[in-house]
Amino acid sequence: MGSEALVHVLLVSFPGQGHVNPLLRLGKRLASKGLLVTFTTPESIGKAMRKASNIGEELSPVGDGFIRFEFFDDGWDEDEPRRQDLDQYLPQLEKVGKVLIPEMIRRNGEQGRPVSCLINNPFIPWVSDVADSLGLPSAMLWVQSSACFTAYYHYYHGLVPFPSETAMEIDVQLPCMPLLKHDETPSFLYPTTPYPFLRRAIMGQYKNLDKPFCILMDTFQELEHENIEYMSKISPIKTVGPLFKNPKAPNATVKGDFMKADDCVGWLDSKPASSVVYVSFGSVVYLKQDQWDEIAFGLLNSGVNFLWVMKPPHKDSGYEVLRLPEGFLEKAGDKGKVVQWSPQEQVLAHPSVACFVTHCGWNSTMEALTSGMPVVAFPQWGDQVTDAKYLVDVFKVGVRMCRGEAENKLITRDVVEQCLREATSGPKAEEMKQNAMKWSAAAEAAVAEGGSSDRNIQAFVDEVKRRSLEVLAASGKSAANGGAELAGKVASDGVEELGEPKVNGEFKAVA
Ligand SMILES: O=c1ccn([C@@H]2O[C@H](COP(=O)(O)OP(=O)(O)O)[C@@H](O)[C@H]2O)c(=O)[nH]1
Ligand SMILES: O=C(O[C@@H]1O[C@H](CO)[C@@H](O)[C@H](O)[C@H]1O)c1ccc(O)c(O)c1
Repeated sequence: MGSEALVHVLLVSFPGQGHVNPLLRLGKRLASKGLLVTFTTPESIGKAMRKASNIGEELSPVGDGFIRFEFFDDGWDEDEPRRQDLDQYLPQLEKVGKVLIPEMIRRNGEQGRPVSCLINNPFIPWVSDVADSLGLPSAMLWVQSSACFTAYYHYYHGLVPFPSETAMEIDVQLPCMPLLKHDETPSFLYPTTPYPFLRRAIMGQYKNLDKPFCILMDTFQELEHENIEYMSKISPIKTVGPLFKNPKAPNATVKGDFMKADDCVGWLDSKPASSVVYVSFGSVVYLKQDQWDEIAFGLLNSGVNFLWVMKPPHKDSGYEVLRLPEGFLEKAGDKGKVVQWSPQEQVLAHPSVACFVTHCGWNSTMEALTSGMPVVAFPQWGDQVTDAKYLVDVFKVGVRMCRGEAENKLITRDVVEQCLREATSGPKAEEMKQNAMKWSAAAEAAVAEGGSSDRNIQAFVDEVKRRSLEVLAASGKSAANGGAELAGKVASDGVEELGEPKVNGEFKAVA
């Protein structure tokens, strides 16, 4: 079947690696279930993605559907430094996006690909306004844990007290969550956060939360069971994770990396099973030079093999270029490999890797859990401090190396060494590995056909198809422009007659 007959969904992404990855993965999932998916983000990132990830103009088949890319111009010069300042960049994206996304939708309609639904990730909540103004349904992909969603929700609505200027060190009790110490709550909510613009960005999403008909989440029912059950009574959430697993299209090669991954799999192949520590702090976190030095010496002193990602900072980020201690690479010899960017999914799945020293971004957290990989938690800010709490105390797959940037504490080489030893050998390491393997099995089951996430994604696809008929009817499409063909396709797929979402996120059947 040609792509013209498929229901078409437009995915609009904030241009950050930790946002593009889960939204693109969702896109592949939706495509594998028979939708046509267009993925868009600003051209500044599109350029990097095309170069690093082999993205072209053509349509890529994924399972029963297709995915394609279109990028939009954010209206700034190629080397505009203000892109690094979200307080300036987010309003710019909103200003141009509100004009260019409707134009993109119109163009697609004219080319026989009418768009039936928009999906965004956080930081760009105006996408739902665009959808509303065009009479299109919209959904949002929440790219963090359900626990963090809950924390932000309760903060936004003032439902429980959070650390404040007058009571900075209070514990926070949120429904169906463990008691969080003040520094385990998402740190953008601290009154002292150096990133108030990220709090504003997230709160902007909550302000618009009544617009999307569904909030998809890259987590799974079995992982955050009680919390998800609680939140789905007050918000239309649907868990669809872990999105990086796509059993229907396991070989789909479409990727959204901004940097080409260095080759390190051959090096990993040469190492014994469970002998390598993988160290990566994601795409945004940069540590200070003195902390970097302590990690370097901790790695050397522990005697483990290690693969360490040392990404170069963006030229306008204001971060200093980190250096390795003198003679570090010589001393490490073949025991260590330092790369600028790694193929992380492959690394975490590699039998030579024993544990992952991570900043606990939610993507890294889900990838580690799903790969059965114990972690050493080195969170810095935002959701990372909450994810670290869960990895260590709830999921029980990690040892804690630090409590976050707000602690302002240098983690010494001795502590680094001790944590690495604890995570790689002895009874604690064994126990964490077993727990990680259990989460991995649960994650696989959630995305397998008929699993909790698979059912939710199927229900979402069915709902999008149902709504697409309403959209076509409202826009007066006829057989001549594809409407009947589309309607026929949906009917022949036996899509359930579904009504408005209930408050608990289930779709109730139309009588
Ligand atoms: O060397 C690296 C480092 C990170 N990643 C990917 O980049 C994403 C980082 O997202 P996360 O939420 O963990 O952290 P962020 O970069 O957003 O802080 C994850 O999907 C990782 O697999 C990667 O492919 N190679
Ligand atoms: O991508 C950015 O932040 C990361 O987002 C992940 C998903 O929400 C999260 O799990 C992780 O901890 C974050 O590091 C990001 C933040 C700030 C910024 O200026 C960006 O350009 C991207």
